[in-house]
Amino acid sequence: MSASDGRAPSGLADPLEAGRNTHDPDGVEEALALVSGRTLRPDPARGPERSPEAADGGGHRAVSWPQARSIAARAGRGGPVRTQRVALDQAVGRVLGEPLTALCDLPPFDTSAMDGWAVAGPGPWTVSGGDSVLAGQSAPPPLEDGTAVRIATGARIPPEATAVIRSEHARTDAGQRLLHAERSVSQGQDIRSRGQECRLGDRLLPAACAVTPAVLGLAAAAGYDELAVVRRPRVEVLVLGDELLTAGRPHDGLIRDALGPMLGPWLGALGAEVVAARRLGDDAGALRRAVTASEAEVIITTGGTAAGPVDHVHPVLRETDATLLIDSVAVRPGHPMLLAALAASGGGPEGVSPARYLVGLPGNPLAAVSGLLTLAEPLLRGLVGLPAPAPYRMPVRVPVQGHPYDTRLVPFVHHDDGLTPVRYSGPAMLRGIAAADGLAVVPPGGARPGDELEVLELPWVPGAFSADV
Ligand SMILES: Nc1nc2c(c(=O)[nH]1)N[C@H]1C(S)=C(S)[C@@H](COP(=O)(O)OP(=O)(O)OC[C@H]3O[C@@H](n4cnc5c(N)ncnc54)[C@H](O)[C@@H]3O)O[C@H]1N2
Ligand code: MOO
Repeated sequence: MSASDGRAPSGLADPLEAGRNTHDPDGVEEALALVSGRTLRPDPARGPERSPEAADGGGHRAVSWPQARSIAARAGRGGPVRTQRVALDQAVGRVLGEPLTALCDLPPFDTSAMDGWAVAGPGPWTVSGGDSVLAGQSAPPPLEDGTAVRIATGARIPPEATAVIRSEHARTDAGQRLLHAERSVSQGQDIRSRGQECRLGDRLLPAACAVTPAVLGLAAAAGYDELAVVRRPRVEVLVLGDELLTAGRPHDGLIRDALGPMLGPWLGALGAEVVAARRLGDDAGALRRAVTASEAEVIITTGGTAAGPVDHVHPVLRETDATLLIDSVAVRPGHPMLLAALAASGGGPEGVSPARYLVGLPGNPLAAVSGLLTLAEPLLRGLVGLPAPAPYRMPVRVPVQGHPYDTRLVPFVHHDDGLTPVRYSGPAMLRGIAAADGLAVVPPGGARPGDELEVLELPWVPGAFSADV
């Protein structure tokens, strides 16, 4: 989606032509606010400084944003990839669990590439009195030297035919008895020979490719009724927070749950099977029971990651003997995000106990999106055996303020000459991301116009689920 061309005085896009700016509508100051008293503008020549939180040993164990992504991806790749067979019409969007191997030659027989005449030997040719050779018919009789027969595109080439002449390149004489070519005819012209595209047993695609509509078409052409695809990781979403409403307008200090409606389809687009989405309130016991009883391979929690009076995620992970693989990430927004390996449950559908993980997303909605793309996306990608996509970068059109120590993820829209950050992208806002094309990865210290930034596509942007995603 592209935003309007209206530009805010700050140089940030104003995608939805919202009301005038009040204090910090873009949330930049808020996103950077937790930088204990240091300057927000380090000397770029010195490169990123170390976070005072990381340096002082004060309980912060933040890993860098690239490290967090690779730890999450490694965790996902840790176990075996499990496959299942599904009918072709159920396979789109899944990931190939085995290489796609041709079950037949393609084309399966010598085929006419054009409507016209099949001819044998040099012309002119005597026109055969028999019927035309049509697509879908079984083997036609051999063609005698010096004769021609009408043929349709896709029909089997009669044995002994040496070429096909397009109807517009030949004429018959008045009695319709003799066929003359109006151009020179070369041996084999307009004949698609058997096996030209592939031979039985050829590897058409490797495993771990996304099944796109084109892959479905290829698989059907090559003889498949079903495909072996990777099982989707089962994911359970637990939405925490007593303040959340599931319907109606906010009132009396209560707000709508913005994450429940967003996460199910988003996780689906990332390849997960969302088996349950539940709201638990701020109840440590309910969270502990839900985590212990869940049979999902991945639990996603929202909220409760910080150290407030009702933030129960850390205590419950401690009580349930989980191992924290990541306990906060040097990224804004979303730094309190976490990834834990859970103790094994009773077993998966085949009686095997797959590894189980919990991704703790911060409650602020854009911080939750940041956690989704930083931790859940590489974890899920690893679980289905997809390699990391090659990072791609685009120039930014305007200066983007950086955090002095942490990476920033900034929603942007594409313009012909580069990326423009959108407004209303504070940690608690979804207005910016809802109008955005993706998130730009802004390194510590920020970016100047023309700097190339890594781009995180949103999974519903056309092209984001290509074969190497
Ligand atoms: N003293 C400090 N306080 C906070 C810090 C900090 O470093 N020191 N970090 C802030 C940051 S940054 C974030 S992010 C949040 C993370 O907090 P939690 O993960 O514990 O999230 P909650 O406190 O439960 O909620 C935060 C915020 O988000 C709203 N929320 C929660 N769930 C939803 C939902 N499903 N839909 C819409 N909005 C939701 C919630 O009402 C709060 O406003 O901590 C900061 N505090
Ligand atoms: O700002 Mo918090 O950065 O993670 O929402």
